Amino acid sequence: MLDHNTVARFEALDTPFYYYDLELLQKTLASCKVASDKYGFHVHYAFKANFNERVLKAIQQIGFGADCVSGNEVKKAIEIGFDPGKVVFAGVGKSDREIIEGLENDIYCFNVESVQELGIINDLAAKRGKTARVAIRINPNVDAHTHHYITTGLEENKFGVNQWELKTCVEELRKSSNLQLIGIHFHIGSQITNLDIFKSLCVKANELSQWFEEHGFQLQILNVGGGFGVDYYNPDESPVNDFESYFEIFNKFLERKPNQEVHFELGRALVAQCGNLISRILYVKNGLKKNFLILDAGMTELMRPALYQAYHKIQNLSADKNAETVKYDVVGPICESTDWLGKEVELPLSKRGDLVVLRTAGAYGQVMASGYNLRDIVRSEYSS
Ligand SMILES: Cc1ncc(COP(=O)(O)O)c(C=O)c1O
Ligand SMILES: N[C@@H](CCCC[NH3+])C(=O)O
Repeated sequence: MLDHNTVARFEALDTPFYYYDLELLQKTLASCKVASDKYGFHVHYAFKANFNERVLKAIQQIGFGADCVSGNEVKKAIEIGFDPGKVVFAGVGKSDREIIEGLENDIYCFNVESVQELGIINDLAAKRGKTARVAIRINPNVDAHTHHYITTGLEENKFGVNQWELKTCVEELRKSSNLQLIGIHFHIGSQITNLDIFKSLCVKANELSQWFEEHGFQLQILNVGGGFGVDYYNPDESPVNDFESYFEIFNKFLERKPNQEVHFELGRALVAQCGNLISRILYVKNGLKKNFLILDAGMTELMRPALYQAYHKIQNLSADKNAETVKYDVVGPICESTDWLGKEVELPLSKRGDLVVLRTAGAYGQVMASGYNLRDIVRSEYSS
């Protein structure tokens, strides 16, 4: 919570930094756990959203699995204490070294994204006398209606196996004695706020799971990925997602055979709201056309606005709330014109030294930070 005491604590700290509200994280995780348990659903946390160790530890302790997209994420999951039997590994470009990492750790499943990858995993498993469990990631050609940079389930996207290649996939699986097909996997995109889109995914998943049954494969799992979006505009009104409604959609529309498990890979919905980027105003520049607040944080700390024109709510934590308001372009110190964090943001009259917060920054924030311009990599602070 960004209450008076917390802000007073920030005053004494060097900026910028990410501030994690661990109580809110706990509340979010508990709410997701209760809602998923209600239907016997399994949640794997998408590591790519945030791999801060305290965040990961909380997620591991609640009992979720890990959805990884690199060998290092697999390694990290095991180090943090995630059960290898709950680790899945996706990604269009798994290197041999990364596949071996997964095999040696006996992870639960490789989410395979091409026919060629099936052959490579089979060979690497055979050399080690192992059988790899695999799920085929299928490109369902379902439009997620989100920003086109974070859409993944359309035919023009690089992700997954296209439906017209499934026959070849099945032939490859039949001749691969070191692979065991355990399921099918989908992920149509991120920041999806219209739940009807997940209904369309269910319809497609039902059709494709039926197709595999007809071709003689009994699927143990249906993995429907992640993508559940958060409210960037009203973080205080919606600090915790409505997980109940989300899971209910799948319970209602996804056809499950007896004993078939349903897996989810949530990232953003679990960690976005608990993270905030705290920064200070370095300079106030008043121009003829624009007023700029130049912060000590920029695209190197939070890349989402520069990369996807993403919105993050910006608040001045130091200014008098009743002061007259001014419209500012909030920018960073980096030598790039795309280095902005908010445009035409209405804020109370602001001055050098004021603390500023960028809300809903817990997902795809700190993990995408860089050292461009030889900047320090942004650090973390915690509520407790
Ligand atoms: C395969 C896969 N699973 C899960 C996720 C997590 O997505 P989100 O953070 O939107 O829940 C992603 C990221 O978009 C992904 O690519
Ligand atoms: N990084 C993106 C989400 C990509 C999800 C990974 N497929 C974002 O900030 O919204």
